[in-house]
This record gives sequence, C-alpha cells and structure tokens, in this order.
Amino acid sequence: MVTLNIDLLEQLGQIARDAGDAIMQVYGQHDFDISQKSDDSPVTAADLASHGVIVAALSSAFADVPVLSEEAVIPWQTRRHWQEYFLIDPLDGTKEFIKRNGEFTVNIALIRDGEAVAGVVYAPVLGRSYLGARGVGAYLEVDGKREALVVNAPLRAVPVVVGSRSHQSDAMAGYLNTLGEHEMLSVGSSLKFCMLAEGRADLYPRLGPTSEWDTAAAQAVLESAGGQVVQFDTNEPLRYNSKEDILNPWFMATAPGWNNR
Ligand SMILES: Nc1ncnc2c1ncn2[C@@H]1O[C@H](COP(=O)(O)O)[C@@H](OP(=O)(O)O)[C@H]1O
Ligand SMILES: [Mg+2]
Repeated sequence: MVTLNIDLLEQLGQIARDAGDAIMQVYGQHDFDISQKSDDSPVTAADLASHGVIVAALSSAFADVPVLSEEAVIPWQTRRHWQEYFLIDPLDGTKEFIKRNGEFTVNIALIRDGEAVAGVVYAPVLGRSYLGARGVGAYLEVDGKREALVVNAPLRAVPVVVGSRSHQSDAMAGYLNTLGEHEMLSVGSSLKFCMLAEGRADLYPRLGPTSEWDTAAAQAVLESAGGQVVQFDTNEPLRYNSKEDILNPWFMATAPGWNNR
C-alpha cells in the first residue's frame, strides 16, 4: 500500500507540475488542434501530453499501482478487482483551456477501497497546487511556499455558490431557485472544490454529469481540509470504482464547517 504522508503529496505535486509544464507548451502555441472524442467532449494535444507525463512518472515510482486515466479507460472487468489505484484527469476543464481563461487543472488521486484518500490539483496558469491526504492535512502551494488550508471563515449571511462555467443544467437552475438568496460564481474545472477548501465559497451543487476522474483528487483535498462531498440523493459520501458506469451521481460539495453554520 502507498504510505500517506507529506512526501507522497510533494511527489504527486511535482508530477502534476511537470504535467502542467507539458500543458503550457501547447497553451503557448498560437494554434492547436482540437478533436472530439466519442462522447463529443473535446481533447487536445495538451490532454494527451499531460497524460503521458503522469502515467510515465507514476508507473516508474509506483510500479505495482495501476493507473486509470480519462485518456486511457480500462475495462470494468479488470478494474473492479483493484483495491488501490491512481485515478487521473490529465486536463480537467478542456473547454476552459480552449477558451484560454486559465480555469483548468491537472488532477491526480489515490483511491483505496473506493475512497479518494489522497489528491493533488494543480492549476498551471494560476500557479496554484492544492494537496490533501487523509490523516495528513490539506495544503496550498504557491511559488514553492506551502501553507496549511485552515478555514476559519466567519458565517456568511449570503452563501457563495460555485457552479460550472461551461456545463449548465435545468436541474441546477431549479435547485438554485429553491436556495434563496445567494451569490453565484461560475468557475471551470475542479477548482470549484478547491475554492471550498480555501473558504472562498460555501457550496458546490453538481446536478449534472461528471466522471469519477473529474472529482477524485479535489474531493481528497476538500475532505482533508474538513469539507464534504456527498451524493445529492442519499447524502452518502461520493465513492469510486463501485460500478461499471464511470459517471458520478449528482453530488453536493460543502466547505469546512458548512454543516455547523
Ligand atoms: N455530459 C457530460 N458527461 C460527462 N461528463 C461531463 C459532461 N458534461 C461535463 N462533464 C464533465 O465536466 C468536466 C468539466 O467540469 P466543469 O463543467 O465543472 O468545468 C469535464 O471534464 P474535462 O474537461 O476533463 O472533459 C467533463 O468530464
Ligand atoms: Mg475532467
């Protein structure tokens, strides 16, 4: 089993930054090719370059631990037997990458017994790394300086809600109508979870589709900071590798302390 400690987070953080460098090489190009995958979502050379960097580094450092990536999906018949594996989204927020608004991330999670126990989320344009592991803590690293994420936000009279910038749903609009007064921020990618972990927002309701690689790393960060990610219908924690379908159920992510407010 992989040992959960700060060294692991640093190691995964370095791999994510190396992947981010590969992404930025494509980002810096005047023009890049965009192709559509079978599910009609876009993919670029940056997604594939980041995938290559991460898979090579993880396979070398953790030869016994399998890797599941958005860019190389492994059949359920194989992965259903995995007790521990890395779950990666090499470039989450591909639409934001294409729009060049900086709201995209590299995501590396460690899943154990269906739970996201460690994760790193790196936003290359913002230069921010979010790290978290069970029993270790949650951290933000900027310019090589690491600080613990400790949220002591005062109670907000008007909650701040974060939602997708590029994927809206009628269900989400309906939910927001029932919520009462709130401030809404639209943000791309797994950065939404990280904003909860930092105390910059309170709620991230996702009443629409995501896949397991979109949420795992950021869930580990948020839970390590004291927040929660639960299934919208059951209130049970969001879990991984329990079914053939890689899509997550609708969920609700909340900032540390939200339930005590
Ligand atoms: N109809 C759909 N089915 C599956 N996943 C979807 C989807 N619409 C959006 N997503 C997921 O939402 C992610 C983007 O999140 P957000 O909308 O919060 O920025 C996408 O990640 P990728 O950019 O890695 O493809 C994609 O996986
Ligand atoms: Mg994604």
